[in-house]
Amino acid sequence: MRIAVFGGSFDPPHIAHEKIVFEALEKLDIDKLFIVPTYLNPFKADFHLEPKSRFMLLEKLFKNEEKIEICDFEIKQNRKVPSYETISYLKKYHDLSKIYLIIGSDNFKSLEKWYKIDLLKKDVEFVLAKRIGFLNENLDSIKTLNIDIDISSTNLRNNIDLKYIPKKIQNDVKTLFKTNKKGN
Ligand SMILES: Nc1ncnc2c1ncn2[C@@H]1O[C@H](COP(=O)(O)OP(=O)(O)OP(=O)(O)O)[C@@H](O)[C@H]1O
Ligand SMILES: O=C(O)c1ccc[n+]([C@@H]2O[C@H](COP(=O)([O-])O)[C@@H](O)[C@H]2O)c1
Repeated sequence: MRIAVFGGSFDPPHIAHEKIVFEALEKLDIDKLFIVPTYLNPFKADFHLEPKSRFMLLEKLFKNEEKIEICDFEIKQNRKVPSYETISYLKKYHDLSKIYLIIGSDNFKSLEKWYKIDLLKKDVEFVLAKRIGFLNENLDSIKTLNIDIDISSTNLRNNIDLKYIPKKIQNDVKTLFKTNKKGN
């Protein structure tokens, strides 16, 4: 099976995430796309929406997409999980002939600091989602997805603007932001 893996905090999911997913389905020759919400990114200190809420939002958003599976491996660990571990888990349970790992341009520059990056590079081919405001050099040999939507979850946590939230989950995000008690 040929797969792509798209990991992220999705705190909350927004329209650029949705575009990355549909571009990947269109451009990559894959049988399945695993979307993997983090419990907590290894380089981040905290989350805003609970992992279970972010998982539920992704399930709702991509419910009718046959090739998409929302993977709960990381959120079930209740700790920071490096991508190398997630890829090892997927390899253990599936017969995989190709693994693309999708990351945005902002993460690309910190890649050398990722856990067991040399081993991870042997397992996966990175696909870069080009992000406005982040320039990357020497991309000749790397597959890219053009996203061109200038939005981040940080912006939305600071100032929720529902036009950047996919329609299917707007009401849920609105409610979660109102009832979320952490307030960060
Ligand atoms: N607007 C965007 N264009 C291209 N890639 C993006 C965009 N937003 C997010 N990504 C990529 O999608 C993946 C998941 O993103 P993430 O959930 O961290 O969203 P974010 O908007 O970057 O959140 P935050 O502001 O909290 O860091 C990351 O690899 C990120 O680089
Ligand atoms: O493996 C690592 O060391 C590592 C370090 C930083 C980030 N990541 C992964 O990068 C993905 C994008 O994270 P984020 O928070 O920018 O959405 C997510 O799957 C993280 O687990 C992975």
